[in-house]
Amino acid sequence: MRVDFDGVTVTLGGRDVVRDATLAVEPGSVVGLVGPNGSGKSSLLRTLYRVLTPRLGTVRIDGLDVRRLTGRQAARAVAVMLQDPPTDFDLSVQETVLLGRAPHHASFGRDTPADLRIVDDAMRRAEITDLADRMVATLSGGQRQRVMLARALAQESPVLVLDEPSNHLDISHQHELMSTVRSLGRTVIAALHDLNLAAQYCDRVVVLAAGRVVADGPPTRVLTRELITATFEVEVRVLGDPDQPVFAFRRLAADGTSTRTESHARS
Ligand SMILES: Nc1ncnc2c1ncn2[C@@H]1O[C@H](COP(=O)(O)OP(=O)(O)OP(=O)(O)O)[C@@H](O)[C@H]1O
Repeated sequence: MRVDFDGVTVTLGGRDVVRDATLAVEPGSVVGLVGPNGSGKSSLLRTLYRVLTPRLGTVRIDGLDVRRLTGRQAARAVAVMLQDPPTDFDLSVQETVLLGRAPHHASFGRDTPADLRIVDDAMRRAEITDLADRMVATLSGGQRQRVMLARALAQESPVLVLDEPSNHLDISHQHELMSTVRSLGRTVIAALHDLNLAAQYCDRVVVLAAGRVVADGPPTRVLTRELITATFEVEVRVLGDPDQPVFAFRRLAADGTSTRTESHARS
């Protein structure tokens, strides 16, 4: 499914936190949204899964305004994996992943053998099969995040929204997550802080700054040293092949010069 944000402005607390954002996401492509804290990534994504309504502009899925979809149509079309998975689930891992099947059921419909197969497969892909009977509330942050991935996979929606999906995951599971979502062939829009993950796994990277789209294109064209420095106020070294860049970052001092202490940012 294709997703279009067309001139989207979101106003919160009297301030435009997303400004006139236009973005077309082709079916089956993986698009990374990057930008500094508070640049509007989550707010833009929330208009797609209808937690926020734009003050101006339209969000469409396959040409249909998302505001015109029924709740069930929206849940079948879009699955969401959030950065801070809920901790108050009084459910087991398997029961939680089964919730992903709810949009496919008639009201009060029962889980079918096909649902259970899909849930098993989703848990296997998210590497949580051994946690199936654990209560979600007892899991670590990263394990919980993988449960939310499995639930989103079980939902089998053509569009997948990930909002900083990897913040609790160890490095191996970060790569596993991105490689899994890439392999699905679904339309994926992911807000990412890790520019190395964005460069490696996204077909396109969209940069937001102060609510505006300031760059949009293939990672190697968008994630230039100049853009990264201007947007994130860090000095960057680009390592590796030009086709598969790996970024290392160094903090800029207040006067714009580089500092001595280098921090790692490879993944
Ligand atoms: N309910 C709200 N009321 C007022 N302002 C809000 C509200 N929610 C978010 N904001 C503000 O909107 C701006 C954009 O926030 P948003 O969460 O979309 O940014 P983000 O790019 O996802 O940030 P981060 O990288 O920190 O997750 C921020 O300045 C934030 O403080």
